[in-house]
Amino acid sequence: MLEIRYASSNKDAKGYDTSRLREEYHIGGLFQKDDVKLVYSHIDRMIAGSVCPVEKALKLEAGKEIGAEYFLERRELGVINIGGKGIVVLDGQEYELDKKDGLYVGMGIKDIIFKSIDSQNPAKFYINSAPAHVAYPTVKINIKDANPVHLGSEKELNKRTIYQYVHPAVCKSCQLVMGMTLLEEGSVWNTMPAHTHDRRMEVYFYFDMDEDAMVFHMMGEPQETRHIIMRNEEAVISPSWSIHSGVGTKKYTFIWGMAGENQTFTDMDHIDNRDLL
Ligand SMILES: O=C[C@H](O)[C@@H](O)CC(=O)C(=O)O
Ligand SMILES: [Zn+2]
Repeated sequence: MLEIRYASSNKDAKGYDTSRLREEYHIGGLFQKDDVKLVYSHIDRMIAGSVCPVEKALKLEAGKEIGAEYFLERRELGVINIGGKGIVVLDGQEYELDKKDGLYVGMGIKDIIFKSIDSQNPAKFYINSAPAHVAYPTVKINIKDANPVHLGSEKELNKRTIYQYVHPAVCKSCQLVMGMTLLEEGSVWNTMPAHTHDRRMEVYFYFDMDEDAMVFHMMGEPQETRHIIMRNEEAVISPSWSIHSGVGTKKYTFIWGMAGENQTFTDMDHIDNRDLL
């Protein structure tokens, strides 16, 4: 249920071939029917994964890997539903999540259950979780409650809106920051011009893609770039030393989540396009 990924050094990553890059950073096999799939990255101890309840309800449980009595004993959680209508039950209280609805769940919630309303159109819960030290209130976040940041232009093929869901402008969290980026029709690039933020790691999750569509996800140090091919409903870990940017062959949407030293979204180190190698 919980797969461990250790942190990798920028010095080692330079020598990785395609399969090793994928082994370290790419996350596939998400959203298996009636299954919880989680990847525990040792980079900032971020957990990313999927909960896909179809016929039955699924519980989020703590394994030995996190050494706690229950999943959120010392963690916080961000959830965004990318499927049909679903319900998250937190210590008995129900939160209904439509497609693109999010939920911040604070530390200390013991019992976490995920359900679909219609098994013909099941909910698909994408989750990020980071270590926490304070119990902040649970908040449901509709895309209309999210903080929109408009970026890019048609000319640069990167016109998009970044919806900040779990972010200081919307709700309190210990370190988790999470949101969703929607591209305008015809725009194919995300996060280009690229940036790094050595203070925080990031995980990108690409979805709403046709089966034959691809996103070439750009990663690596700015002068040592690589790509990882992403298909629908796949995620990729971005170490803090790495750029994270993608270009799609067809339309796509993605969810990003960060954890680390701070929550200052605007402190990224921008890279001039002329400096990438
Ligand atoms: O640090 C921030 C993250 O990389 C994303 O918010 C960027 C993003 O979604 C985009 O530019 O499209
Ligand atoms: Zn970033």
